[in-house]
Amino acid sequence: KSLPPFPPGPPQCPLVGNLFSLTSRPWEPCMQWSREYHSDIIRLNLVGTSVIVLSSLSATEALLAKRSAIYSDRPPAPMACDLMGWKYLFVFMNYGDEWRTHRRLFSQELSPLATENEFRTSTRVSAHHLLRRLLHEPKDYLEHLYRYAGEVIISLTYGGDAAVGEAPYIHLAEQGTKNIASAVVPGRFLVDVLPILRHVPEWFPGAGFQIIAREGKNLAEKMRNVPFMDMKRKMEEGTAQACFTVNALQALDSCRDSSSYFDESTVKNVAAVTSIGGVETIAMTLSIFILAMVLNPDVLKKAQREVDEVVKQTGEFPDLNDEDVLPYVAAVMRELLRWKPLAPIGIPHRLSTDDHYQGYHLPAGSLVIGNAWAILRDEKLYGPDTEAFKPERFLHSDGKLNKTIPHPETSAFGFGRRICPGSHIAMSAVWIGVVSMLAKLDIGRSTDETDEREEPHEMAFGGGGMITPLPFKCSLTLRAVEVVDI
Ligand code: HEM
Repeated sequence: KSLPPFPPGPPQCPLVGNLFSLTSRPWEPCMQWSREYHSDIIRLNLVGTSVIVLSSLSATEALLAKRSAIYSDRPPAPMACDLMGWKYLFVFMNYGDEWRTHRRLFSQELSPLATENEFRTSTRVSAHHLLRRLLHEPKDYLEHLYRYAGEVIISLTYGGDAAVGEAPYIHLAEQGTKNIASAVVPGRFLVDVLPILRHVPEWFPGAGFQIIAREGKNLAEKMRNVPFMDMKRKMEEGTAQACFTVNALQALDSCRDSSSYFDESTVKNVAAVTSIGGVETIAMTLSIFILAMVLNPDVLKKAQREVDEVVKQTGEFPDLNDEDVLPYVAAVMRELLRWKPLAPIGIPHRLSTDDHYQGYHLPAGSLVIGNAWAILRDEKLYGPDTEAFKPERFLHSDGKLNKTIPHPETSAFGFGRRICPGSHIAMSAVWIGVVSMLAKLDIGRSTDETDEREEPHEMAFGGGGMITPLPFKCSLTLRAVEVVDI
C-alpha cells in the first residue's frame, strides 16, 4: 500500500533541497510558503533531511503538545555537542531518562525560586543598578542590560555574591552563549552534515573547525566546573549564600542514605544551562522593549501614566501578580513577545517515529519546527496590522486585559514537553526591568549627531536563530516628573 503524500512545500534543488531558498531569517519564507500553499504544515528538504514547519497554534498543539511522546527528541548537533562538548546542556539531550532527570531538577529546585520574595527583592536591587548604569552611561545600554540579566540569573544559580564586583561568571555566560550560537548556525560547519569529518585531525588542511572546537571545549568545561567548584568551596567554608546550587546540593546530602533521582553532575549541568539559557534572552527582550518604546512614544507615555497611577495609589512597586491593575503594561509585555519573538523558530524537535497528520505522511527523523513568527502574526488570533507594535490588541474596549486572546507565551517559549522551563524566571525579570524603566526613564530618539550607532528601525536585527536588535541610537534620561520614589 502506498504511503500518503508529504505535506506541500517549495520545489527542491538536487542534493541541497531547499537550502538556498532559506535566508538568514528563515521564519519569513516559511510563513510565505505556508500562505502560498494554504497549509499550516509544509515540508522542506535540507540537504536530505526532512523538515516539517508548523505555522498555526492548532497544528503545534495537535503535534508538538498532544503527540509529544514522539515529537520531543532533538536532532544531533555534532559540532556543538560532540566536538565542542556542550552535550551536558539538557537543551541538546535526546528525549529520554537523562533529559528527564535534568528537566525535573530544573522544575523542582530552580523554577520555584522565581516566585519567592527573595528573588523579587534581589531582582529589584539589580533593576536599581540597571537604572543607575543606564543614566550614567546610556550609550552602553546593551552592556547594562546584559549585566542586569547576568545579575538576576547568576544570583539565582550561584548566590548574590557571585553576581557583584567583577562577576566573571556573567562574562563566562555571555561567551558561552555566543560560542553555542556560532556552532548551531545551519550549514556553518560541514561536520554537522558529514559527521565522519569529526575524526579529521586539527593539522589537516580545511580542518579549522577542530581548532574552533577545541576553544569551545575549554569554555564548555570552564562554564560547567569553575562556578560550581567555587560554590562547593564556599559551602565548606560556611559562606555560601542561598541559591539553586546550594539548595540542590543540600537536598542531595539529606538523602545520602536513600537514593536520589539526581547526582552532583546533574546539579552542575542544570546550573550551567541556566546561565546559557537565561542571560542573553532576558537582555535581548529588554533591548527589544527599548526599541519598541523609541519607535512608539505614545505607547511609552500611556504605560508610564499607568505605572505612575498604581505607584501613587499603593506606594508599592507593581509585581507580575499585579497584571490586573496594570492592564496596559501587561498588554505591552504580551506585545513584546508577539511583535519580535526572540526565537522565531525556537529550537527544532525531532520526530521519533512515522506519523500522519491532515492526510499527510510525516517520516520518522524529520525535524519539526513550530514557526512562532507566523503564529504570532496570525490575524485570526491577533487582529490586523500584525507588523505594528500595538498593545491595544490585547485589551477590551474598556481597557481591561482581554484574556481570550492567546498569550504569546504559548508559542514564543516553544512547545510541548520541550517548552522553555525558564519562562517564569524570564517574565519575572523582564517585568521588573520594564516597570523600573517606565517609572524612572524617558526613552526616546537620540539627537546626538556624533552617535554612530544604527538608526532605530524595526528591521535592524542581527542574523542567526535569534532576533537580536543591533545597537541602535536612543536617548535614556531621567524622567522630568518623578511621581514616587520606588
Ligand atoms: C524571553 C526569554 C526566553 C525565551 C523567548 C526563551 C525561548 C525558548 C525556546 C523557544 C526554547 C525551545 C523550546 C522548544 O524546544 O520547543 C527554549 C528552551 C529552553 N530554555 Fe528558554 N527562553 C527564554 C528564557 C530562558 C531562561 C531565563 C532560561 C533559564 C533560566 C531558559 C532556559 C531554557 C532551557 C534549559 C531550554 C531547553 C528545554 C529543553 O530542551 O527541554 N530560557 N527557550
